[in-house]
Amino acid sequence: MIEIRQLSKHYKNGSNEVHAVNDLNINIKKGEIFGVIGFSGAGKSTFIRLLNRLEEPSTGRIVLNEKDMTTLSSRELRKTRQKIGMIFQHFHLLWSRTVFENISLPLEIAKVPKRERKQRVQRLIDLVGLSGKENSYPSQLSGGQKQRVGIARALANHPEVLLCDEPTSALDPQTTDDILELLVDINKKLGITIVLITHEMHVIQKICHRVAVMENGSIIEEGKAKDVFQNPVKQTTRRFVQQLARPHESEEDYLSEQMERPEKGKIARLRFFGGDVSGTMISETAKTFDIQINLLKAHLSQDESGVFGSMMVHLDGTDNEVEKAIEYLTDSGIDVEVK
Ligand SMILES: Nc1ncnc2c1ncn2[C@@H]1O[C@H](COP(=O)(O)OP(=O)(O)OP(=O)(O)O)[C@@H](O)[C@H]1O
Repeated sequence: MIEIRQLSKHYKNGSNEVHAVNDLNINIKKGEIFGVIGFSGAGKSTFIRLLNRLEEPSTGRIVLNEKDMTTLSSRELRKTRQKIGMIFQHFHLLWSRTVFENISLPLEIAKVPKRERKQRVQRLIDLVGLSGKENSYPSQLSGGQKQRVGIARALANHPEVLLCDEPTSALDPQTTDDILELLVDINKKLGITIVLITHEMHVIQKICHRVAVMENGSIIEEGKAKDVFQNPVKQTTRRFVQQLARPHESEEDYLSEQMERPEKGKIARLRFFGGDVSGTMISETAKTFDIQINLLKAHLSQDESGVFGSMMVHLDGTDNEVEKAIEYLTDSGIDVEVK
């Protein structure tokens, strides 16, 4: 569907050359949700803007459905771009136009007749769950509703690919989940290929089939999202995987600081990164060794790729048994941090 070959973008910064994107080779399959994750400055924005030639590549090729994007004339490019929708972190809506008029804009540009335009816009409004908001202005909408307008507008010309530039970074956690669910729904209903960039592992975990981790303009790790979670090889990838356990850790740290040191045993945080590790590992460990495991606080979630999150526990037993239990848990793929 999208073949990216030896794609590079270099910027001249005075006498310096910045390699924002460096020799990327990626195949994105039709109908998949492909995520690119990286920290700030990794080159994600440059990468996604290269895909629809909002940036001109320094070298390399992007082949979309057997059409080489890099050699299209400006007329052909305008036409091909109609098949590539894009949504943005800050929505990029026109403030003087209503919801209906914002979504209608790409259809006006594509010279779709008025009657058809009206029908298509109304269908899109229903699809993204904005019925009743047709005549509202962007300033009257919540962040999530604004992004829904952005999504409807991006879908107006029946694109084959939807590019998502940090689509949920300006949204609260609940709205983020709602928008991600909408993207999955659109992917399933319309069979549209989605390419998404983000710095949030949660977004990748929630919706992406495959993921590439980007650093210094290069892909450092790539694979099925599930596999990359379970066996992160590179340090940067591990840091992203740890993000999943982070939100509650300060609460857990506070709890462990407030507690009196136990007379026997150790307080530890156990982090779960998915895979074959299940919650029953805890009771198994307690049965295998002469210890008790007392749960102090847990923030775990489970999806199809396993258990994620962390729990604070008191491993109660002799030093020797506690050490053996920690080794056993670690060997089972659980990260153990003794407090
Ligand atoms: N127009 C430009 N001119 C010069 N350097 C640029 C330009 N655009 C990006 N860069 C540089 O390219 C590198 C990659 O930037 P890019 O914005 O693609 O990263 P990013 O992963 O999207 O980061 P962020 O999430 O902070 O936007 C950075 O070092 C950046 O300073």
